[in-house]
Amino acid sequence: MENGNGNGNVEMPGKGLTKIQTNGSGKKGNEVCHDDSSLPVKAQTIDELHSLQKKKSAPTTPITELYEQAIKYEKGSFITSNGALATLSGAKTGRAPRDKRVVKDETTEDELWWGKGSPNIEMDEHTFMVNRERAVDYLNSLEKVFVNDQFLNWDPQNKIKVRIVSARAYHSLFMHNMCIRPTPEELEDFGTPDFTIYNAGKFPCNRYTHYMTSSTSIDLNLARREMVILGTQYAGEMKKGLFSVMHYLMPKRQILSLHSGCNMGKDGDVALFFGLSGTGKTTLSTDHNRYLIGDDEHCWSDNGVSNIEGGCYAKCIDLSREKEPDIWNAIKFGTVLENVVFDEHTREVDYTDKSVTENTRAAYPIEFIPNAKIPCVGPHPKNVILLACDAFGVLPPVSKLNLPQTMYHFISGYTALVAGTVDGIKEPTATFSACFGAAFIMMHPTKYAAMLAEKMQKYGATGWLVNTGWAGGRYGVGSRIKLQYTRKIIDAIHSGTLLNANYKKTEVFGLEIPSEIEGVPSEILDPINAWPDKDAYKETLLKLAGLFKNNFEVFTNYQIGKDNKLTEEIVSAGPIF
Ligand SMILES: Nc1ncnc2c1ncn2[C@@H]1O[C@H](COP(=O)(O)OP(=O)(O)OP(=O)(O)O)[C@@H](O)[C@H]1O
Ligand SMILES: O=C([O-])CC(=O)C(=O)O
Ligand SMILES: [Ca+2]
Ligand SMILES: [Mn+2]
Repeated sequence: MENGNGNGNVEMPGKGLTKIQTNGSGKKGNEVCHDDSSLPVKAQTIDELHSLQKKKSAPTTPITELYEQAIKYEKGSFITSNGALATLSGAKTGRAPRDKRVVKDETTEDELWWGKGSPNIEMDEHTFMVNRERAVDYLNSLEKVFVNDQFLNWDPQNKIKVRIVSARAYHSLFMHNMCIRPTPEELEDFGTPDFTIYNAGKFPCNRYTHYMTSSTSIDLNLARREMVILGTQYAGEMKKGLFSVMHYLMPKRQILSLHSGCNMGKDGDVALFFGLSGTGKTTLSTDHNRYLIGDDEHCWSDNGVSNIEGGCYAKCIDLSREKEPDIWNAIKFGTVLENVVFDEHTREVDYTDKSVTENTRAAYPIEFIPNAKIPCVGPHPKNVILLACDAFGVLPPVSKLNLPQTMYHFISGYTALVAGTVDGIKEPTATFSACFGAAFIMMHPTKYAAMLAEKMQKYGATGWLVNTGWAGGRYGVGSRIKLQYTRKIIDAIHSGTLLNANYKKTEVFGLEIPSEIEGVPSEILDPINAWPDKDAYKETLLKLAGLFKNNFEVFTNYQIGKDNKLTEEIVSAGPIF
């Protein structure tokens, strides 16, 4: 087993090539170098000579080696003109939530959320072991496997040690970028990992195994603290698999885990950005005027916020230097570029090309963003921004929420999926995903919601709903709100000016909308203005309200927090019609 973190490559002097005597053996005529004007080399053999080329170093960042391995052995791996490693993730270009399995045992049966709406589809311990053996046997059959020993969570008191065993250099570089990279000293003392992933990549599970419904399986065993991946090479499964683990481990310590981006202003004001895939967490938390704490996964503890990861995973579709300069510049040597299309000669990437998938991605270490805050921790959040990409085009670009409304929208987790992050979804449709990440939570959504309400109340955070989706009619009729306008809206939230603006309440959803924001045309602030057909607007608004109501039905029977008062307030904070 060779370590992807770089302790591999043991030189074997004397093997392979014919020995050539060099200087020092004393025998004249056999020396490599006859020219007395230059100093002789110290090597005795050609192999030794070669071994001198590479200085011994602590096993940390073997990026060059991973590039070489990927390019040599993994079809579809190339260096693009910006220096990034372009890779293909194979048949899967998004996660496969239907193929996720969680071992149900005596403990998890009571602790986890099972059944309707839950992302946790059960499997038994025995079947887990069958799949584990299959993955391990496959990995052992390979000439080389990659091992990453890394950390999750920048909060020093709640750091988790993870080991990732994988078959591809691409996977090793991806996780190297996405997890927190240990220092050589930390790696030296790494010890036993708290959690291990065995990623067999393309090697499938056996479809005739109990609980399996396809040849892909992503299996989580909390008791063994292990995950097995079979039949998918989409690297996001590892990233989000570990996120699920954090959604189990952290709340047990009274720490809230969040599917959110996070940044901090020069004055130390922290904002969280919640939202489902493609709603703008990465794009909006990567802000040249603010410090980036993280783009996707965070913890909120009594000490403040901390990023779970050590890297970012940005969507690349239609990426432009002008609109997203920091992400553009982060795509350089060391970055993994997934499933992008590039010019065969110049190796220049065409970010508009969706030939392979719409879910093209770049994975880079967080320090590739110039104003990243390292270590990635910050004080308690001041603003909690809920992002929705409303394909119906009826939600206002921004509204101020009271606490019950914030909880209502957090539990609802609404968006209209636009791109194909989740396997098979290509056209936009309304999606409700509890806590803006139902695919990753392990316990009932109300558990996380109660923790969020408590923290927001305790630290006085303000909630906002920002629609980064359509205006002037639904998808196909209107168009997506300009990123430039959304950025101005977010600026006004950060600066505090929006908190004191004039507001009016909308019909049905009862959202407080401002009358003006600097840099944003006032007429777009109330979505009805953008619809030429007012009846169609009202009809669509009521349709969406109905979808919200249906979705929320399952939550009305659950108590959120310590008493029923909060639950009642939350339920009545939804649309009224
Ligand atoms: N008004 C807008 N606000 C935010 N993003 C926009 C807007 N208009 C277009 N976009 C595009 O939408 C995409 C938002 O994707 P982003 O990577 O930020 O998603 P995400 O919330 O981080 O999702 P994931 O959890 O899958 O990483 C980007 O490609 C961005 O350029
Ligand atoms: O998981 C992925 O592949 C991408 C992501 O961040 C999400 O879906 O939230
Ligand atoms: Ca993201
Ligand atoms: Mn995400």
